[in-house]
Amino acid sequence: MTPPSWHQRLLGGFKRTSGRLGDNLTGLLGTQHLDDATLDEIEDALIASDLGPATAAKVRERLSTERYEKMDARGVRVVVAEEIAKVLAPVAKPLEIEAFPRPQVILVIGVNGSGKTTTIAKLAHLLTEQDYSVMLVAGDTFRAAAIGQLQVWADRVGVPLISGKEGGDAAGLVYEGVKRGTAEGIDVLIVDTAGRLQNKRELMDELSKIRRVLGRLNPEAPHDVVLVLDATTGQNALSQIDVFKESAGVTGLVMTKLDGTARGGVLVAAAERTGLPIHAIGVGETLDDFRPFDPNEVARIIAGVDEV
Ligand SMILES: Nc1nc2c(ncn2[C@@H]2O[C@H](COP(=O)(O)OP(=O)(O)OP(=O)(O)O)[C@@H](O)[C@H]2O)c(=O)[nH]1
Repeated sequence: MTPPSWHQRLLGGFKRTSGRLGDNLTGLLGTQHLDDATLDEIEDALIASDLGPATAAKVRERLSTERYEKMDARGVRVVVAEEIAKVLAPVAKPLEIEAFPRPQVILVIGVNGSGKTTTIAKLAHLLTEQDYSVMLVAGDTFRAAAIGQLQVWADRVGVPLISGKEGGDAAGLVYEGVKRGTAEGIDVLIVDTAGRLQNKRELMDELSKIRRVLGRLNPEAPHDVVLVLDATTGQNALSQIDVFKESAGVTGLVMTKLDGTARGGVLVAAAERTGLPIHAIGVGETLDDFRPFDPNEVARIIAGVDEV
């Protein structure tokens, strides 16, 4: 059996959002005039699908100002897709590897369970496929299992991992990683960080210690601070952005688990709310289930344009 294509994976990942949106819209459209009450309901349906209030309001405004007397389901979905694409297009930006001197240092942050470890492996795989040399640093030293898990992925991808003991000093490992990465001419150093710190203060202290150590070796580092978000957590993912943006200087996002039970609309809400680059999305547990995304393709899928 051939594995599902990227497009099919995306269709699955956004099913919950596009399905709910479809159900909500179907009852409203058809012969009905797009009067104010119907427009209100369409706006509510969009918000209920996690799309974010600003996008919902823009769709409403367009439907009303363009004075559609009556509109079929497809016409409304096309407008929804166009507005979603406008929000996604400016943030759909793959990570660029451009740092000189090498290595480019990418800190990966996020709460435990968000898919951080898997994302690091997927990113390493994507970059090695583009012929970059990659080294990983097991900076989440809080759990032995986390270190072991990253080792399994590093072996699978075929990249070296710098790791230490459980409870060890993450900043020290990062220092060792940059030293070794520089000596070995590595292009990209991807650093895992702890997600299970007690509070914001502790998180900030840990990350600023890593930053200080990095800064001593290369004032430009870290070049990227990538926050990993779990799409199944819906609005909770949005509040994590606020916390990490303030405490960790996030430069970009990756959204994982946009398959199965994902609330895919949250991708649009995250883009709308932060304007931060979204470097890639994850749609499954294997190395290939991870890529930058095409805003138009994702917008049409969410709006269900090709399904009616
Ligand atoms: N369906 C699906 N599952 C994913 C995806 N990314 C990660 N997972 C799964 O989510 C779970 C948590 O992923 P990890 O990568 O271990 O997450 P973590 O943030 O490193 O969490 P800890 O290991 O607890 O620190 C694992 O079972 C992964 O297989 C994805 O894109 N889709």
